[in-house]
Order: sequence, then structure tokens, then C-alpha cells
Amino acid sequence: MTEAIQKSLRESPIARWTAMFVVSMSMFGAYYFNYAGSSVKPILETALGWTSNDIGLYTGSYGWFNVFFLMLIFSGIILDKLGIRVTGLAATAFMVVGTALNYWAMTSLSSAAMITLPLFGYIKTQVIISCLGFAIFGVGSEATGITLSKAIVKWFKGKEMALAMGLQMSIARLGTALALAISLPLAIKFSYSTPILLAFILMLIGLIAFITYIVLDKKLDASEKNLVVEEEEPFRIKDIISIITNKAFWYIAILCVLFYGAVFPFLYYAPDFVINKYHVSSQFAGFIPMLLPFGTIFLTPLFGGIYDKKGKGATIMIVGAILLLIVHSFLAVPFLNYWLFAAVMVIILGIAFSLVPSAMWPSVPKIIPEKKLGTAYAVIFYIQNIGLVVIPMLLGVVLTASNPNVSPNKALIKSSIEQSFNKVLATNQITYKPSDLSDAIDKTTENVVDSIVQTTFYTPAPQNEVDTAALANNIVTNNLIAAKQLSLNNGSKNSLLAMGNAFSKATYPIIKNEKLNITYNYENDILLFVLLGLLSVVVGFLLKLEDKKKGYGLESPNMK
Ligand SMILES: C[C@H](N)C(=O)N[C@@H](CCCCN)C(=O)O
Repeated sequence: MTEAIQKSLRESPIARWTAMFVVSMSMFGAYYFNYAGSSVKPILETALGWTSNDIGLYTGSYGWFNVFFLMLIFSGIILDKLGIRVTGLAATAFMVVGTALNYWAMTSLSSAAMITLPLFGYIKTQVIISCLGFAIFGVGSEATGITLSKAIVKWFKGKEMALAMGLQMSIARLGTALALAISLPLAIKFSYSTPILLAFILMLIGLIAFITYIVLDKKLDASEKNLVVEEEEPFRIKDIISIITNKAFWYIAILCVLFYGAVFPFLYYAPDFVINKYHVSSQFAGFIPMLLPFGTIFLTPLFGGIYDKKGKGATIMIVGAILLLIVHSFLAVPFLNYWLFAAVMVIILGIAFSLVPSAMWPSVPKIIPEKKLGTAYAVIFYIQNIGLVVIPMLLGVVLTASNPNVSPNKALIKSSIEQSFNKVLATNQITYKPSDLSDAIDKTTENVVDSIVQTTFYTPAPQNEVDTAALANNIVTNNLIAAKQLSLNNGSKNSLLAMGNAFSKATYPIIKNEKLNITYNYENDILLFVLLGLLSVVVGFLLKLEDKKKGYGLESPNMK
């Protein structure tokens, strides 16, 4: 037998780095699509008449199947049972199907068609089908994430594992950067659907890249056929017990949810936060949070490389958590309100967001055996996904409770909507059921108030009652035009609700022009982030202690 046949393909740097690059292509597209939707939010509002509630539902739909139907956990088990090739192929195919469905719904379905569904009530068909597409994409995207992690471990164990995972995350974050940089300009120049079409093309590229990876993976297995490799017992369902009874595993999972919960939701609120606290103009507010993903593209592999050579994985996570705590604590100081200070803090947050992931993900294989890794990553992702649903909700509750005086004047808006409805119904002599009318008025008021709150995140000016009154006046006048366009001819509940939808759609340009100001005080929300940072530091130390006790080797280099 020749030397070449006896050597595992893993030993060839060209082969393993090619495998890393090829397999990461699917995550590039996934991260692009994840951010493309939120970047074109204002276009979706004006082009399709989606309300902020519709957009919120759509964004949240990413996790529907993963969280509520436990699809993420099933993906992990399937990965451990059926392997990287089958799971990765199915996962990337799910992303293609989900994106295609989303694109079809946004381009081929009428934005006026409505449907009544249990749980959702009266909802636009286009919104619900887009959500379904995005939820299918979400299943594929998270399953691809765990499959890629296991693939990297397969090729890089005992080698540059953290560097490879860091580069894989960099390639994914390049997708985020691409979305932030080009989706809005693309939507403005061509159509609101162009960024989604690009996402679909990237998903196809990801699928083709994964098929290419399968060829490499098969070659790797073939190259190891004749080698004496430690045979592992196959994965059994009872292995889940050994994962969830492992203390160090839980520390990593808890650190993951606390840490990501203090970064991703912060980024969501950051543009408005820097406008309100640091008096940055709304035009530039988006640039400060954008510094974060760009910085991580370079730093995550750098810290991964350090972990591979020098070890200190638990220490790297603790340093990252301490930086997170410092950043949020400084952001909470009321008198430190110069914009440059905020920019520096976001850059430091970017360093923290490179340190923790660069050490956290490659530490999992040191605690959990390879045959159970799919399930282990899946459980961590699952807990993280729950946190990313719950933490923003908590932040919203705290924000509303801390700002009781800055809500738009709901009563005034409601009365103007009532006037609009009554005028249209009287002019067209339409009969209706009073309870249907009152439901439609309430729903429209909710939509309009919600879009004011969301829109003013980006268009602040002094807050006062006069602004709201001007808006109310405008609603009445403009909604008559909107209602006429509807060619309303009956007083059924659906047609009343449809009229309400047209009313809310007509208010977007008005809200934007009025520049209503709702100046939020974010102090309590930032304190919540401080708490998450503090808990992350504590959990980091607990992980380090547990590692010392059990000898997992988190502080040792990855490269043998
Ligand atoms: C969003 C996803 N659940 C996630 O947490 N992704 C991580 C990267 C995980 C890669 C593990 N090898 C991220 O930091 O984006």
C-alpha cells in the first residue's frame, strides 16, 4: 500500500481548507438572506403595504418551526444519526425551497388578499406565505449551521479547528455585510424583490457548493478506510441524556444565550439608541452598529488562531464577557453621550463578539464526543433561539414601561380613524355590523400606532401633541383617497378590515413626513444588557472552574 493511500485527506492542508471554504458558502447566503429582509423594511412598507406588525411577524417567523416544532433538535439528531452529507443536503435544499416560496409570495401574490387563520386572525395571504417560506428557510439555515460545525470538527480536529470555525463565521458575516451594504440600494434601484431574488441565487450557489463538499467528504472517508481510526459507537437517542447532564455543556449553552442575547437585540435597538442618547442624525445612526459585524470578519479567525496555538479557551470567553459587561456599563452612564464614544464602544463590542464565539464553538467538541456533536450544537442553538425571541420581547416591555409618556396619542389617532371609516361608509351608504366596525377600527389603530412607534425609531424630531394632531388630520384626508382605491362595495367584516389596511398603508408616507418624535429613554434596557453581561462573566468563570475540575482541556491548545 502506498504512503499516499494510507494518509487521511485531512492531512492535506489544501484539501481541508478547500472543504472549509466550500462548505461555508451555504452560510454566506443564509446570513445574507437573514439580514436582507430587515434592510428592505421601509420598502416593504411602501411597496406592499406591510405594517410593522406584518414585518415583525415575518422576522420572527425564522424560528417558528425550529422553536415550536423542535425542528432544530430533530436536525441535530438526524445529523448524528444520518451524517453530514444527508443532513447538509436536506438543510441547503430547505433553504432553497424556503427562499423560493418567500420570493414567490412577495412577487406573485396580491398584497390586498386576506385570509382568516386560527392563531393569526385576519392576515394578508402574502404575509403568511412569506412567513412560511422564511420559517422553512430558518429550519434549513440553523440545520446548515450545526452541520457545518460538525464538518469542520471532522476535518480539523487536532489541527486549526478554531481558526477554521472563525473563518467559517467570517464568511457568514460577509453575507451579513453584503446584505447591510447592498440590499436597500438594490431594492431602490430595481425592485423590493431584487434582494430576495439575489438571496435565492445565493441559496442555489450554497446548494451546489454543498454537493461539491459531499464529493470531498466521500474522498475523506475513502482515504481513512484503511487507517486504524478509533471506532465510535453509533449515536443513540439515550446519548441526549449524557449531553444534558453535562454541567460544562450547560455553562456553554447558558453563556451562548446570555452573550448573543446582549449583542443581537442590542444591534436591533442600536440605531434608535444612538439617535436618542448620542444625538446622532438619523441618516448616520445605522453606521455605528454596522461597525460591529465588519470588525468581527477579521477578528474572529485571529482569536481562533490564538486559541488553536496557545489554548486559553475559557479565558478568552471570560475576557470577551468582561468586555461585553464594560461596554454595556459605559453605555448606561448618562453623561457619556458623545457619538464618538458610542462608536468606540461598538468597536470594543465587536472585539467581544469575536472573542467569545471564536472560543465557544470550538470548545464544544472538547466536552462532547464527536458522535453526539450534532445534537449538542442543536441544543445550544435551540436555547439561543429561544433567548433571541424572549430577550427582545423583554426589552420591548421594559422600554414601554420606562417611557410611559412618549407613546403616540392613541385616542386621537383612533378618533381620526373612526371619522375616516364613518365618512367612507356614509358616503357610500354601506351597511355594517357595529361590532365589526369597532373591531376594524381597533385593529387599524393598533397598526397605525405601531408603525408610528417603529418609524420614529429612524426619524426623530421634537415630540409634542401638535405633531400627532397633524398626523390625525392627515389620516382623515388621505384615507378617503385610499378607501376610494379599494372600490369598497360591502360592509362585511373582511371588507372593513381591508379598508383599515388601506388606511394604515396610506399613513406610512404621512408618518414619515410628519417626523413625529418619540424620544425613548433606553436606560433600563441598557441595564438589562449590563445584567446579561454580568451573568455572562459569572458563567464564564463557572465554566473555567468546571473545566479545571473535569480536565476537558479548554485551556489547552487545539493543535497537537
Ligand atoms: C445564528 C446561529 N444559531 C449562530 O449562533 N451562529 C453563530 C455561529 C455558529 C458557528 C458554529 N461553528 C454566529 O456567531 O453567528
